[in-house]
Amino acid sequence: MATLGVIADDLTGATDIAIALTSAGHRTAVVLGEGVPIGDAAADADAVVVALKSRTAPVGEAVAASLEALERLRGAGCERFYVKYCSTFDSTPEGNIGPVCEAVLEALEERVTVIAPAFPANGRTVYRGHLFVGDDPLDESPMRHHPLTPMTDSSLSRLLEPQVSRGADDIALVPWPVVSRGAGAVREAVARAREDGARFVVVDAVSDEDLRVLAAATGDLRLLTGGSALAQGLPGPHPTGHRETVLPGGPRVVLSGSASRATQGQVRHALAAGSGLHLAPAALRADFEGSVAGAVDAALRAGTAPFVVYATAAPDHVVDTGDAPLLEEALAEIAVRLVRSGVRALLVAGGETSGAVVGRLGVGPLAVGTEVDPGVAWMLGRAGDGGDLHLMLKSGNFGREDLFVRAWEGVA
Ligand SMILES: Nc1ncnc2c1ncn2[C@@H]1O[C@H](COP(=O)(O)OP(=O)(O)O)[C@@H](O)[C@H]1O
Ligand SMILES: O=C(O)[C@@H](O)C(=O)COP(=O)(O)O
Repeated sequence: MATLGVIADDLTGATDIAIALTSAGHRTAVVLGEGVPIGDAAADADAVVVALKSRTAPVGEAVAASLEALERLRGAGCERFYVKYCSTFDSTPEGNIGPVCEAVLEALEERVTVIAPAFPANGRTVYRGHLFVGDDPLDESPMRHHPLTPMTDSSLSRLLEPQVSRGADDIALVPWPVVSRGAGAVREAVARAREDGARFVVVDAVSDEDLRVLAAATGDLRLLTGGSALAQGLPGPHPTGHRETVLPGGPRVVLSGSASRATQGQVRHALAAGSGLHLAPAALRADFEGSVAGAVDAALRAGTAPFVVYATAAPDHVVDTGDAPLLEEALAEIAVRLVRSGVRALLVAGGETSGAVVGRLGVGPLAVGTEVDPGVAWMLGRAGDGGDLHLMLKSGNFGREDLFVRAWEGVA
């Protein structure tokens, strides 16, 4: 029976935290979508992650979906909860991180939680309440130009303030000098912040060790919130739940809808090692069926070098976000046809893109397999026909440059 329930605001975020929990010794199931019964997925899992597509939804919808997920997790027996958002705090002045955390906290009748997006292995650290991406403050990183959630400040308190109902009074900071003194000091600081009336306590973390301290200090909180790395400090009952992935033979297809800088490098690298096809919105509008059929045909004939179907041509490519649904629909349709043709492993790049592809594939709960880069692993689910389907769902900014080539090696 699962005891830990996670509400994740997108699909790649859900697999990211499932990897962390699995490494920490939790048998973890990822349940996909809103309203999908948790059912058997919880029976032999210690943790259940509900993957929503709520990051950029209207605030009311995101809150409603998160509360509905909370009720499902409580119904499945979960007693402790975790709201997983992006390690780059992807949100707008309206939300959705603040409103979702506040609604879940209130539904649980709890008085305080922590705000911990840091993911040091991927370069996301928090110091003096400011979020860094590698060497840059968040607002000087490529996230400044994100089409949907441009991050124009690095102060987590300032970002959160307009998102929570009581504003600045609701937010406190536990700075790194306190974290460096260990779990006791952090526990006391969080308790003090709570007595002073704050419900959301931003906690600095520049290393995995800081996050382990934070996890140890917050064992009495029923709700944690953050990126995935804090979850590495939550010990589960098993040494490790990872099931090593053995990929079937067949084409090595990458479906990339991600416009992120890391993905751009990975696409270029994979094109140099294999081949691929650019999916242009104009071509899809002119002949959707022909474009999709051509991509499927070329992918099936590509042999065992990676074949990349990609939406964005270059890092400085100007993206018209109005074309996103068309591209998502095309990539999802290509995925469905490939699986129907017998393809049993697919690598999908991009959070929104992964949500669209997996939604159309109708895949059931996902289990964590081999981790290939921090936060990126092969997942195992069941295709619509009942057969195994291996999926790697990659966050836009995760993974080294050779990921689209390396992902298939050593596990085939
Ligand atoms: N050339 C393009 N024109 C318009 N939209 C695009 C283009 N390339 C990608 N997109 C869209 O941008 C979005 C990227 O989001 P996502 O898949 O979450 O990637 P990431 O994880 O990198 O943010 C998707 O909806 C995708 O369809
Ligand atoms: O925490 C993270 O950075 C990831 O788990 C994540 O949520 C990334 O989102 P996308 O870049 O939109 O895939």
